[in-house]
Amino acid sequence: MSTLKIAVAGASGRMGRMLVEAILAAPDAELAGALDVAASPSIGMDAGAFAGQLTGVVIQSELAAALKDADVLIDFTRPEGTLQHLAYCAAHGVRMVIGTTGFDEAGKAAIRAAGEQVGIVFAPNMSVGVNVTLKLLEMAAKSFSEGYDIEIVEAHHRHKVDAPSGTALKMGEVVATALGRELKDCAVYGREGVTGERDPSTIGFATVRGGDVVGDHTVMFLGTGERIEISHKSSSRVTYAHGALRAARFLADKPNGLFGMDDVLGLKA
Ligand SMILES: NC(=O)C1=CN([C@@H]2O[C@H](COP(=O)(O)OP(=O)(O)OC[C@H]3O[C@@H](n4cnc5c(N)ncnc54)[C@H](OP(=O)(O)O)[C@@H]3O)[C@@H](O)[C@H]2O)C=CC1
Ligand SMILES: O=C(O)C1=N[C@H](C(=O)O)C[C@H](O)C1
Repeated sequence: MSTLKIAVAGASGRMGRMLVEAILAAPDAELAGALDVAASPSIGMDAGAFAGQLTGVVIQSELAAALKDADVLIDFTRPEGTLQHLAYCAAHGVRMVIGTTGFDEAGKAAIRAAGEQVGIVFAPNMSVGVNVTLKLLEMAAKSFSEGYDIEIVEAHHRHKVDAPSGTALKMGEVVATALGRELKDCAVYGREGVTGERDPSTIGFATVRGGDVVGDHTVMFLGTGERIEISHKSSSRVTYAHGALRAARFLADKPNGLFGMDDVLGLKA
């Protein structure tokens, strides 16, 4: 078994710290580099310090230096940061696991294009539970295609900067596709004032932000006389970190191509 050399972007962030800890605990992985923004107070620190371990890997802002020994970069940062890292990784053959959410269409197109040069796993949620939930939603949407209104409610911690969450949007896409619709044509992002009666062809989204909620998602199918709710609730970020590590292992024999967690977890129909 060869050791997978993994660098982490946003190494001092909520997910970055969790990822460093997961890599240090994995017998088949080695922490090969740690990146953060130049202004971060973490620059110059040992990447394992947050986990109470000294690794000899210092958090730095210089991409080339941080990635010189890495096979793969795991990136949970912000779209603008991920896109900078992507350009470097595609040019230098460093595979990427991208967990960042909040990309616009141009950002997503850049990731698709980079997948022609280097192996990439890109998914808004890397937990096994959420990815199995997506399959349940596909089945449910087909069964509730007539007579049920569909609403998606998500809740996250007060620090989250994008809304709706990437996971909620993915859930909406899965449901819309199963119903033969395009999410962009049927999504309603919040309601206010005299909105009129509900259009049955729409998929509604509601966002809650507060406290330390790790990540809750519920899709409701609201019929006459009954309501079906499919929920996933995260109680720890460790599931995302373990999913990202699985994705990094999956990329070991993928020199190029763009993949999702359904590929990594073998959930494709
Ligand atoms: N796919 C999945 O399973 C999951 C995805 N996420 C997503 O991951 C992302 C990060 O979440 P989280 O860890 O909670 O966020 P944090 O804000 O805790 O961490 C983000 C890290 O990225 C750094 N950063 C900020 N801007 C840039 C930039 N322009 N370039 C490079 N690095 C930057 C931050 O540095 P500084 O603090 O100095 O600004 C910080 O270290 C979000 O998009 C979130 O939605 C989160 C959990 C699971
Ligand atoms: O920012 C977060 O915390 C999370 N972001 C992801 C998203 O936007 O879906 C995944 C998870 O819900 C946690």
